[in-house]
Amino acid sequence: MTNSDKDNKVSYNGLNFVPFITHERIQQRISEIAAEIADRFHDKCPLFLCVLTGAFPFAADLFRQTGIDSEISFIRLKSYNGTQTSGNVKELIGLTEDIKDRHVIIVEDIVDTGHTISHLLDDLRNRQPASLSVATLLFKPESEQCGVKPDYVGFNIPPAFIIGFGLDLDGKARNLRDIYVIEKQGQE
Ligand SMILES: O=P(O)(O)OC[C@H]1O[C@H](OP(=O)(O)OP(=O)(O)O)[C@H](O)[C@@H]1O
Ligand SMILES: Nc1nc2[nH]cnc2c(=O)[nH]1
Repeated sequence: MTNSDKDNKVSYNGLNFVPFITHERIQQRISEIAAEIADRFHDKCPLFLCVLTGAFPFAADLFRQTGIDSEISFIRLKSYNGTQTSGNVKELIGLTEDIKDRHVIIVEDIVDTGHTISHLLDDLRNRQPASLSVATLLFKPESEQCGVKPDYVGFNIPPAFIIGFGLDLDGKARNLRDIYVIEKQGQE
């Protein structure tokens, strides 16, 4: 059950979350990243590769706002149960496009431990793209364990569990307009 109280907290599965990044700040930052990508790729017809499920709202806004000749495709990877990574990246829907000699921009909602993106980068590098970039809305530099440095980062954030704007807790909360962070002990 979801409920909002007067402080705009939300609760899912017995966990409380507090407001963290507003929809307006998210949109502002996406438009800045879109401008950088448009500048670099305007004559390269890049292929945006959205990593489902969490990245779909970010990918939609970024793809639309970049506004250059480009294409989008989707893959589905999963490794999290609740607030914890299983450490095992499962491919639920694979890549169908030939990306040889294409400029590929992977679009992620979050790079946390880095396991998902590093698994994907290893796979895609073998397919010989012309270039491979990573755009992530959120990055947790203190949690990253695989040496991944995303090319485009919306927000660097501390190592705390986040929901909203695509990010879920066991499938819920993806439709929140804003981003929320888990409430710290003693913060309630
Ligand atoms: O850097 P990592 O620690 O690997 O975490 C990042 C991954 O975790 C989330 O996916 P999740 O497995 O929750 O699937 P979802 O996108 O379907 O929610 C997110 O969308 C990233 O793909
Ligand atoms: N919802 C959610 N999914 C994640 N996957 C990796 N880190 C996170 C996080 O902080 N929140």
